[in-house]
Amino acid sequence: MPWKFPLRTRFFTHSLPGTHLASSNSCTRVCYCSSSSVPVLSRIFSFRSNYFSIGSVINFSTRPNRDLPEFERRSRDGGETRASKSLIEDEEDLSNWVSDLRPGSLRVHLTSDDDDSGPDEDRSSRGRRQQDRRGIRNKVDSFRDRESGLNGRIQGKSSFRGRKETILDSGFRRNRDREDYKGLGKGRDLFEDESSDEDVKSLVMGGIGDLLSEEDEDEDKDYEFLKKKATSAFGFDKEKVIEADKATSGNVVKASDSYLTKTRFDQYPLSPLSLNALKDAGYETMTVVQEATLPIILKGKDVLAKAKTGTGKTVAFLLPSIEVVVKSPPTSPDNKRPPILALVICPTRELATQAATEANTLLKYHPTIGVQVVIGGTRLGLEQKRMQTNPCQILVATPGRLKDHIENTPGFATKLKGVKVLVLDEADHLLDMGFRKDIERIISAVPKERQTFLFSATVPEEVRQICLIALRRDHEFVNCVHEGTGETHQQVKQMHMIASLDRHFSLLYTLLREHIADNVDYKVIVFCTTAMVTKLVADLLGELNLNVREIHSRKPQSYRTRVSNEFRKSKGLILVTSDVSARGVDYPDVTLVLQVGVPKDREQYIHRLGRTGRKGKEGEGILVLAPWEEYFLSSLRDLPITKSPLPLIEPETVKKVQKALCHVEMRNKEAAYQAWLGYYNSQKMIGRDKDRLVELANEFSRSMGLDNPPAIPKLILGKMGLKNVPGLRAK
Ligand SMILES: Nc1ncnc2c1ncn2[C@@H]1O[C@H](COP(=O)(O)OP(=O)(O)OP(=O)(O)O)[C@@H](O)[C@H]1O
Repeated sequence: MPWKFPLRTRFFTHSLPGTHLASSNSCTRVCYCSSSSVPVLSRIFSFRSNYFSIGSVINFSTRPNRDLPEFERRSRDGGETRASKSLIEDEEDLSNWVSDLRPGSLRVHLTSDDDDSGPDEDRSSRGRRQQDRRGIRNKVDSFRDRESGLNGRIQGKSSFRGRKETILDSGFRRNRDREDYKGLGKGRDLFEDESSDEDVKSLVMGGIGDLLSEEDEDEDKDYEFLKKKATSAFGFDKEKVIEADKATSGNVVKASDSYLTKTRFDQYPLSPLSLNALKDAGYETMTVVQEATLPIILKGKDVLAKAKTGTGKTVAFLLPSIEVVVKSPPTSPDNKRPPILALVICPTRELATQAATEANTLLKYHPTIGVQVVIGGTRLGLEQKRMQTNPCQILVATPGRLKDHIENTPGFATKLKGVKVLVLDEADHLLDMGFRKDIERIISAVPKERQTFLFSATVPEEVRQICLIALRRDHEFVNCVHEGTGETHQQVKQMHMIASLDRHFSLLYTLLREHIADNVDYKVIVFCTTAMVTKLVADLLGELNLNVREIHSRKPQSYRTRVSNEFRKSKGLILVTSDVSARGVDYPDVTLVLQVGVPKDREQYIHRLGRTGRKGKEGEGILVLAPWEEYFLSSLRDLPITKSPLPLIEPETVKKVQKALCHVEMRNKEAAYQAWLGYYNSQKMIGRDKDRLVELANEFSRSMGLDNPPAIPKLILGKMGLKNVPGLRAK
């Protein structure tokens, strides 16, 4: 698809308040909701645009019962009584749970014919398996394809140059090859959504790490090219910004990092039933992003919104989506399958479930409007029945599973023809390479005549361009990120520590012990690089008698949901997790986010850190790197992260950790070693020198207490491009 720039663009200038300067033929507007800034876009579009400042300083209002477990809350609200069952026990519960949160909502219990052997599931699984078998036969081709498809920027560049854009189906992310990856993650949908098998993804991506690195040199050229092209396409080379208070309701408070405004929801023409639900939820005034986007959305415009983590983006897109549903004419009684009117796409199952829960909160007084969730890890047949039997005007989905339904659920594609609102939550992530093909497929399945909202805490420039595939030309970019502080919160103290790999486990233990000693109500998230490394670290910390839970892609969805709910309401708990918990998940009162090992990229660092300091609260973030990972810090230059000296690690602590490591199962260490190798192989800076990579992996192996690095199947070494690299043991 060739790039098309908006023909009409309106820009404003900071130096000339209130003056509309741009060309007369402009209509895309960029709104900045910070109080002093150079717009983020200015790096690529060297001009400034409409500049809105909507900071405020209002105390945060806590919502009654918000932190209670869902079942308990429902019970207290007078809904279905299941208080005795505080956690979800099984998959069927999980599926029904989300659609069932509202008091009085329909509850349909499904029977055992919904098991995996059901015909619907079979059809899609068989299809996939056949496809996958073909995939493995063609794996060499796939690597080649991947090489071409890997770098979104390169694709973007081609598009900019007006060439036909080719998006290659490499068969990697969506390979889902159960047989191919035997022993890695058998029997599950691999790459279903972001939370699918992370280790397999690392492993496969690792195989082309060297190819990726070859593209490095082109990056700067690409960037310069995009910048020039963008600037000339708009015909601007000066930055133009308007003072915020000229552009908003005058409701401007100068505090930089606050996110609540003085604007009440009832100042907008929202349905009284929605207003009642907002009140019940304790949402009195709007957050900055809500205030900035709602009026624009109510006018019928598309919006791309960037706002910091934990500042209420979910309500910002759900509320107007619900309004669209409310205003839609009721379907005739003979229409047994009313269309889906609002479609919300989230990158992970956790996030989709959470968004659906929030939607149910807002729909409390709209008994006829239903929300359903379709996510990987649950049975397709179960979801099909649920959508058939329950109201489903709003559908929240992960991309892979949604695509499955489009392809395999009878009548589903027709239902999507009713979509009036499309939301991409974590838009930058959904539109980057990993999900892009699925998203394009989904976009082609919904009507062109619709409103689209893209929300995220991070919107890198190159992804902004890709956003145009989803948005109308006259969309508005609402940027609530206060320039100068970066995308993170000022009230979150960020530190990094550099320690050799052999000290990481002892350091982690020391940091956790210190944090626990200082915080009675500690609530910590430890992010690890891959699912199997997560498992290893969780095992180790458990052996060290810390109160630990783990979430990663190797755990069944029902388990993940259960642990997630437990962590949400707990205090005095450590959650060790992979990136499945990096984006969007709203755990209240997290006191510390610890990231061990280099994050996938700058955006991932920001989203992981964003699990603390939510709703204006304080928090702390520590990034632990090995000396050879220090290069990553250059990508965080604009963030307030400081170097911290290492705490004293007592010899006793080292011994204790070593002893605990002896109790961790050998197979978990083996799996962690392999996953570690796969992950770092995929990191351009580390993976390009294979000899060095293997040296480091073996250092990691020794840090787990192993004398010899575990042997790795030849097939896997081949996939990683590591055949015959000295220091590796093949089997
Ligand atoms: N107007 C409001 N008043 C009070 N609380 C609110 C309001 N809107 C949202 N919240 C609460 O703020 C918290 C954070 O919201 P949400 O999870 O939507 O943040 P987010 O911006 O999407 O974060 P992330 O970028 O991490 O996904 C939630 O607990 C939500 O219930």
